[in-house]
Amino acid sequence: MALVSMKDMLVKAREGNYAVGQYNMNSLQWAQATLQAAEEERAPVILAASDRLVDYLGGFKTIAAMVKGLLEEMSITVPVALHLDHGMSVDRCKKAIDAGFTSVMIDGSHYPIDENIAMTRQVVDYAHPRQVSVEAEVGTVGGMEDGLIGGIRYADPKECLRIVKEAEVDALAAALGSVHGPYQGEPKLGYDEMKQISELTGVPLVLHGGSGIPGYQIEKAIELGHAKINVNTECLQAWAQAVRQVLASDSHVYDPRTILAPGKEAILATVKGKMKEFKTSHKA
Ligand SMILES: O=C(O)C[C@@H](O)[C@H](O)C(=O)COP(=O)(O)O
Ligand SMILES: [Zn+2]
Repeated sequence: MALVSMKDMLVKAREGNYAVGQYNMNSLQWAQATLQAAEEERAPVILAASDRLVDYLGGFKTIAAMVKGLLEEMSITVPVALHLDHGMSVDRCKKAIDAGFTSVMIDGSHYPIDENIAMTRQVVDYAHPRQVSVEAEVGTVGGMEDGLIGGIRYADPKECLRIVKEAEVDALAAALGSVHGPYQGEPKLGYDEMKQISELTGVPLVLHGGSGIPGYQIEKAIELGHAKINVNTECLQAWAQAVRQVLASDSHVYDPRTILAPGKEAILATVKGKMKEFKTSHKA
């Protein structure tokens, strides 16, 4: 199946009370494990490259070619969107689209709202005629963003409504207490604001910092309008633990395949677990 935008996936997920997972790629193995999980679970999936890792992964064209190649070689039949996560500029979003990405996030959350809306609108004007979906962000997710450690800043409902109406985005990341990377204690998400923003804007909401959130909170976030949940840290942790175990148990091992294969299995198991938890399994 060819790559698709995430628009239909997210509309269906919001209506069906489940969420599509976004899984970030950190190498070829992540893409392979995530696609395998999606096919085995019969789940729609969003494969993402975070803009901060695009050069590390070989650039936009390499990423798009790799994912398209895997869809064919692995005979993937479920819907897959290739998404630019935390796009740093209008220009970089356009580059991703030109290379074959079917979805982009323009992260203008660090700019004043008028600038955020203006840059998001420019991306939408380029993306929509090309059938590419667009995600915007309002407020600040805690932890690491764009390589900078920051505090949480709750999304303002009026700003959320403005960006949805004025820029016509397909999905909105409204920061409401979530954190990138590991949480210190229980996550404290703003459910009242979530309900308000979801009802006010009517667009599918996106939960960044989806790792480490207990199941009952995930369920509530989905119920209150989240149709996309981003997961990276839990896959990274599972991969690192598996690879560390191989290296610790055999000091002579040197074949990368022997060292890394358990890492891929760990990603596969983690992604399949999330697909079940987000109720995406059997929704393809
Ligand atoms: O690490 C990145 O650059 C991508 C993440 O920001 C992703 O968008 C995300 O929100 C995942 O959060 P995590 O599960 O807490 O790593
Ligand atoms: Zn994020």
